[in-house]
Amino acid sequence: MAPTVYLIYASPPVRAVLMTAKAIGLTLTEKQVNLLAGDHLKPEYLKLNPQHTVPTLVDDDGFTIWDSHVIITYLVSKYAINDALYPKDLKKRAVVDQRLHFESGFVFPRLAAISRPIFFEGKKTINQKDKESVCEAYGFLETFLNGHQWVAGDFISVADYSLVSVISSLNYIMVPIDAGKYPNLHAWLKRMEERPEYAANVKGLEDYSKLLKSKMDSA
Ligand SMILES: N[C@@H](CCC(=O)N[C@@H](CS)C(=O)NCC(=O)O)C(=O)O
Repeated sequence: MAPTVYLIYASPPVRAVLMTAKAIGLTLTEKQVNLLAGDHLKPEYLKLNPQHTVPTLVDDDGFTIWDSHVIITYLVSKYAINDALYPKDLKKRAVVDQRLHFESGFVFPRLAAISRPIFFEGKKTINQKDKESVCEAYGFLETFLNGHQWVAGDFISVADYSLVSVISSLNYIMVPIDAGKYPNLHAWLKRMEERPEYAANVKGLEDYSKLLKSKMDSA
């Protein structure tokens, strides 16, 4: 039996899970959760995940876990044929973990600070301060990628899937990456877009952008 993921394609963390699953050749059973209709606040979903976020994973033995970063490292550790995407080597793993925490604690909150007021509070524009906070994240990534193809070094890892889900969303509709200022980041995004597993990001990125655009002043 395949593990089940509760999702909405538009969610960047969901897309990180879908790219990881595609990269390791794992088929997931998908269950849609309509956040705009409040499905995630219904008692049956709260029983699975009291924090009411997507993605949530229910493995084939009933084990239930949420937070995309935990889900992608769990899936690779359990289902991948090797540890390439999440190395067992302690130092390599520490760098991957640092990048995952960077996504979770630094980049994603910047996206949420822009998108939540637009989705839920009637805000219609992105202010300069928010744009600058995104550029700060771009700047750090530019440095991480200096001399490296991938965000955690010379091997692609789950951290690339985590970060590309959020960076592609920021770039697409909120703060386009300036290739002159952030050449490493720009080239990395292009490299990611060329990978077969990136296909799992595409529909959700479109959905996310359409949704956000529909709530903003014509941009
Ligand atoms: N750190 C979490 C973030 C998950 C998250 O905030 N997901 C959003 C959708 S992008 C959500 O479920 N929001 C609904 C809510 O928080 O009630 C992860 O990586 O899974």
